[in-house]
Amino acid sequence: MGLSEKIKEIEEEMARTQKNKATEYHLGLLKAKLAKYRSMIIEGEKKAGAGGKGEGFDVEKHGDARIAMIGFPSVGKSSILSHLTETESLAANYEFTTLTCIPGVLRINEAKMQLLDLPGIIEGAASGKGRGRQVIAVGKSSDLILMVLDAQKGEEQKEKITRELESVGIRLNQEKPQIHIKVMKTGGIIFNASVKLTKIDEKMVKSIMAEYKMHNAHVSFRGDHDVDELIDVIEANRKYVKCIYVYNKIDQVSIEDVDYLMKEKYNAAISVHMNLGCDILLEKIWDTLGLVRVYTRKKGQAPDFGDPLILTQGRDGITVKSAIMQIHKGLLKDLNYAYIWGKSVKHSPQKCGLKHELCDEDVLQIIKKTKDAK
Ligand SMILES: Nc1nc2c(ncn2[C@@H]2O[C@H](COP(=O)(O)OP(=O)(O)OP(=O)(O)O)[C@@H](O)[C@H]2O)c(=O)[nH]1
Ligand SMILES: [K+]
Ligand SMILES: [Mg+2]
Repeated sequence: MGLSEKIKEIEEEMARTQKNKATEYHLGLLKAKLAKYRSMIIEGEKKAGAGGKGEGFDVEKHGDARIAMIGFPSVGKSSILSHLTETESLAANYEFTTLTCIPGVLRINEAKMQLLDLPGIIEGAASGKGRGRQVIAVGKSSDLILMVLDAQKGEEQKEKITRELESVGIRLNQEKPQIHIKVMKTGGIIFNASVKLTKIDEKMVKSIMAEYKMHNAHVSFRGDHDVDELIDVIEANRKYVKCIYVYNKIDQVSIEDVDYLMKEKYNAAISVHMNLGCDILLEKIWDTLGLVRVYTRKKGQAPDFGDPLILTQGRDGITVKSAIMQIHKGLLKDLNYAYIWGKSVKHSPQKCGLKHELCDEDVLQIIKKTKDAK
């Protein structure tokens, strides 16, 4: 039996199995098996080179962030690109008008982002239908996915595309689970949790670990996570990507429907044809990406408000260090302290060190160790 048949068999068994206390452990194990087979398929393809050149569309990353538009055919992705950027992408009322990846430059505040128009995807995209795999690979490489949906069929489309993305390890708007696994040589599974767990217990954790043939490890939960999240951490190849659900063509639905759609934090409701909701969409993109503008100034001069540094969230947040790294790595060793004006400080200006966290629109002045002769 091939991997895809095995996957199908497990999916069918899961669908047949009623969810209750008695079947909980069995279902958990089925989930782990499913995840293992899916990873084997992805790995196999990588090795066979099936992904190879097909990974993405050979469009280089540019700008301060990469945003990919993913959706069914004819939901209006190309129309959005042409509307929001200076790039024109052909839009037409037949499916699969767009056959490749078309980049445009989206300007929000002073940032330049790369907005990617992509071919439409359909159910089965993840397992190779159409250009699905390539499209999904671009999604994986992005800082933000705009899942473009037809407002009239939004929920159905959203569910299908989410499932496709999930099946290849993309997690939308989720935080990485706070589960730590340290593999040991001996000692069995040592389990601890710093919070009360309501969705999983020690027995389940141990059986999932056994399914993965991990018999000696420290497993610690620092959040109330479930089986799926444990599997995600074990698989260790998940990609956590932000997503905004863009419901286009709201000119074709009722105002009540639009109001309802707009309630969700990650939703945007727009009509390209009637130029509705696009400003709100741009605001949401900005907020979701969490970019920070930092204006630099030189001693005795006004800050340069035209050309800020655009900083993206790194592991340690956005700090004076990240700002200096972006100007010039070499400056790090010369830094005495930085003067900061803005929301991140109590008094402006304030002397700050490298670890100080910056806010959007702060002003920064670098004071070097030795006095500049100039
Ligand atoms: N009513 C309405 N139609 C729209 C809107 N935006 C786009 N369309 C129409 O929807 C059709 C498909 O638009 P495209 O931009 O080609 O859609 P796409 O998602 O790029 O399609 P593919 O490239 O084939 O996947 C075109 O006929 C557009 O004119 C809108 O806001 N309202
Ligand atoms: K189209
Ligand atoms: Mg298109």
